[in-house]
Amino acid sequence: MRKQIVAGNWKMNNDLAETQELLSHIKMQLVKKPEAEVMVAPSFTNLYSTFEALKDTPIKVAAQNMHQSKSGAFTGEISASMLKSIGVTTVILGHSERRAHFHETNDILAEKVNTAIENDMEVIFCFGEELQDRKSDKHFEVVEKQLKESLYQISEDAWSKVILAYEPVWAIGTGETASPEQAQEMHAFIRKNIAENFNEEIAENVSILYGGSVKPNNAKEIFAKKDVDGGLIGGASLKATDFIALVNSF
Ligand SMILES: O=C(CO)COP(=O)(O)O
Repeated sequence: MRKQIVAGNWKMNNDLAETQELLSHIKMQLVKKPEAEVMVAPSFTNLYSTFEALKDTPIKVAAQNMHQSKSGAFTGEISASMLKSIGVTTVILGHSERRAHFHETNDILAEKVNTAIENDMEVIFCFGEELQDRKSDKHFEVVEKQLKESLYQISEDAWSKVILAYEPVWAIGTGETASPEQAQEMHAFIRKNIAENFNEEIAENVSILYGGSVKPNNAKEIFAKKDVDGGLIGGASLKATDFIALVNSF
């Protein structure tokens, strides 16, 4: 059985004090053991304190990015071993904001994925089409290319370390969500594509999250779809009550 997951991507929000406050509210409100796996991804400066604060909870901590090289002259970058040294073993890769603002190509992302897998890290791999792709009916093609060029080089064994996050760019931070049917249609396409390129078992076991304007008022309907295994949440993960409502949306 594949896992259901709710992950909060906090992006470049919250300083140390704000992070501590959000964490204490989340911990206070998480009164029952969640059915889904819960994760939060704070900024690099707040990773260690978040990891420490959540040690006695079921909530996992993920990084929002990582460099593909082992170490060296890459000013401003963070390596896999640095993350692991503070206990963080999950990393988000390929977010559309990294692709758009920091020029992360499918090739660079393939390297990042490989580095994460070599380091035995779990990867939340993000991908999704832009508005013009959907308008010109190219969304399946674009998504398939993103998966093929950055992810399908991994071994069958490595899939146990992969979580997928389908995030249509036109739905991120815009208030416009993919309809539950649009999400289901794409998730089913992805699962079929994985079955064709790998095998049925891998396709069935990989969790595919939806991301893009998921809120407490639309989550239940989206998460109820057969091939949607939870969400990668931006805006709504910054408010403890909303985030906990999402965690309890299954
Ligand atoms: O980018 C996202 C999560 O990674 C989604 O962001 P929003 O939930 O703010 O649309």
